[in-house]
Amino acid sequence: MDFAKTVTYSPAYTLVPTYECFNRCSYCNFRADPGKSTWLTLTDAETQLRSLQHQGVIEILILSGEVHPHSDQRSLWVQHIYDLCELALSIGFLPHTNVGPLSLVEMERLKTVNVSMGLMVEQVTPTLLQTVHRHAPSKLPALRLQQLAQAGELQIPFTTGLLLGIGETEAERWQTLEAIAQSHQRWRHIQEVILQPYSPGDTEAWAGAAFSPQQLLETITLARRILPSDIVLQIPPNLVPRSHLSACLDAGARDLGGIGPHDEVNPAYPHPIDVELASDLSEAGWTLMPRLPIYPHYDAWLAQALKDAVERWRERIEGRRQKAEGRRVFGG
Ligand SMILES: O=c1nc2n(C[C@H](O)[C@H](O)[C@H](O)CO)c3cc(O)ccc3cc-2c(=O)[nH]1
Ligand SMILES: C[C@H]1O[C@@H](n2cnc3c(N)ncnc32)[C@H](O)[C@@H]1O
Ligand code: MET
Ligand code: SF4
Repeated sequence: MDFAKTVTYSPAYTLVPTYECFNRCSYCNFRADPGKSTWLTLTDAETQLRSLQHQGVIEILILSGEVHPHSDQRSLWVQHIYDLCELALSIGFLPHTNVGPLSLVEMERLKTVNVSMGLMVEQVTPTLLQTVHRHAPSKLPALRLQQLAQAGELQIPFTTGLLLGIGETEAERWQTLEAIAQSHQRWRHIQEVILQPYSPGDTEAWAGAAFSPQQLLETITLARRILPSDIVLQIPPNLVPRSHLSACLDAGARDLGGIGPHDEVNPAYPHPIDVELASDLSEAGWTLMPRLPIYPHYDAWLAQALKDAVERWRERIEGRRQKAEGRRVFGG
């Protein structure tokens, strides 16, 4: 019998179509000014992706700076994201796109080349538009919530979350969690909620204090009380001190998100290597298991070609899981 508690992660690699962004979130260490960052070419993307084959990577996270909705570059940018997703699929990976707010037509189109998509609500607090989001029109709370509704209407398995420690109060965190819970109650499409502790980096304008691990624990407990039980809570293991990781799991987090060679958003915080993470966690009684970027109960929402690709990965991952089980049972 296996009584081990399990925590999941997604073996992932991040492609960045462009760092250029018309927003200037003052906590961001990722963005470049519009026109100052070249776009990732399909040739370079293909070279990167081919080198990842047979390395255990499953998910390709497409993470981008944002091109203004009225820019004459906008449709080129969306087409480029589409092409990158299609390329990743053709090489055998499963794309998950998080590139900021999308129009209904844009989102509907990207649904055909993604197994899931995501967008952080950040916080619903309107006063942040006078502080960290003063120059970030795409962080308007109503716009971000409308994106959750749109994804629900389109039946897209969705990842969202809160950025913690950007000037919100505890009551405002509660409001953000309530808003996500309400959207999920209507469409049942939120597969996971990321609780992302703000972590200072080297290039941002703001340089606030890191969100404390103690407050993160309290937020996990709060989130577990507010969110429906079918939503998985995700925490990034590179932004949580090792000493607090198992307490986060005890409080209700069950997923560690995409783990890859480089965290593009928080480059100052390298991801722990999965084998080291697994051994740390096993000391605390937790088994680390890989997962796909789409949770099984959403497979029915996919078009046939995507469903087939996911099915192939489910079989492979089940094989890996059984091998790991065998090693534990037989000590091999
Ligand atoms: O490595 C990272 N992965 C991030 N991911 C990846 C995420 O952990 C996985 O792509 C999902 O769990 C799907 O498997 C995000 C995905 C989203 O949909 C929204 C926000 C994020 C944020 C990050 C991030 O800051 N760093
Ligand atoms: C992709 C996601 O990364 C998060 N993000 C952006 N900057 C930071 C930072 N300094 N620390 C932690 N998370 C950050 C935001 O929540 C964004 O939506
Ligand atoms: N620009 C997008 C957003 O903020 C995704 C990347 S953030 C580094 O939602
Ligand atoms: S967090 Fe996203 S939207 Fe904000 S500046 Fe960075 S890339 Fe742009």
